[in-house]
Amino acid sequence: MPRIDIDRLQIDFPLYHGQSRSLKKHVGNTLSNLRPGSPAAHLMQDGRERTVVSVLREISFNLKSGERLGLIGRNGAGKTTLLRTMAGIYEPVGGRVRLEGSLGTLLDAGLGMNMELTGRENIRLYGLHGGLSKAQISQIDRDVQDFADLGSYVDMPLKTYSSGMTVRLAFGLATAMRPQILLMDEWFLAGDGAFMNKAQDRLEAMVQHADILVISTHQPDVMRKWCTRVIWLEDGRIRMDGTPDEVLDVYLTA
Ligand SMILES: Nc1ncnc2c1ncn2[C@@H]1O[C@H](COP(=O)(O)OP(=O)(O)OP(=O)(O)O)[C@@H](O)[C@H]1O
Repeated sequence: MPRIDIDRLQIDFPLYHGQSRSLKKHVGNTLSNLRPGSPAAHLMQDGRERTVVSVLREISFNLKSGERLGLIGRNGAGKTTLLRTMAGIYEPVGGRVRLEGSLGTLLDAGLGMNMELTGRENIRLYGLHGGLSKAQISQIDRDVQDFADLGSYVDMPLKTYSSGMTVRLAFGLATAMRPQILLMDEWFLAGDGAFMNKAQDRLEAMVQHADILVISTHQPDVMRKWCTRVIWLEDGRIRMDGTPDEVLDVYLTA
């Protein structure tokens, strides 16, 4: 059964090296003048004397099959960083992240795709990487081409694609694979009108199929429609964890 276990996760990003004394002094002075809660208040020194931005602290939760989690929080709260850490893009500085089950991500268009290869070659590569048979790859090839509507561009290198075309291909591929765990950043929901209408059905089918969904969004409607649970992140920590109604009622009036 797919599941996600996150235990006391901590993510820091190094900024300056310890040798840089004047920078350290500057940061120290700046820190002492900061109001609590402002983003740079999370600058700190790590054990190796580096200045780091502390982005996630003491994040712990478990997700089991059937749960659809929405992440909310103000800009810079740490939602994207949490999704990227779950996807294995960032290594935790502290704590543990464990995922069991096949993983699909809609985080960055182009992530995992080769810009030098054609759309068709990327589709094949994606299928091979996902361990699909030749017949399954042919099926995905047709399905993605149909959906992404790339026309003759399918045989052109990705580097010649517009950003909209790249999103369509990435979206088509990620939704074709039907993973057990789907991690999704909200900007995938922000396509042009025509694309969104087409994408909506496909996305909903996938969300219904994925055993576990984690989505970051600022749209309360999406949370109420798709999620069974919402975690509110504030300054890199969990402020509230509950049903969409419980959390959104407090969040939207805070
Ligand atoms: N590579 C990095 N180096 C330094 N700081 C970073 C890095 N990536 C993110 N941050 C900082 O971490 C904090 C959290 O960023 P993140 O993108 O996770 O927030 P978010 O909740 O997804 O915001 P938004 O709603 O604006 O997308 C921000 O203050 C951001 O500036």
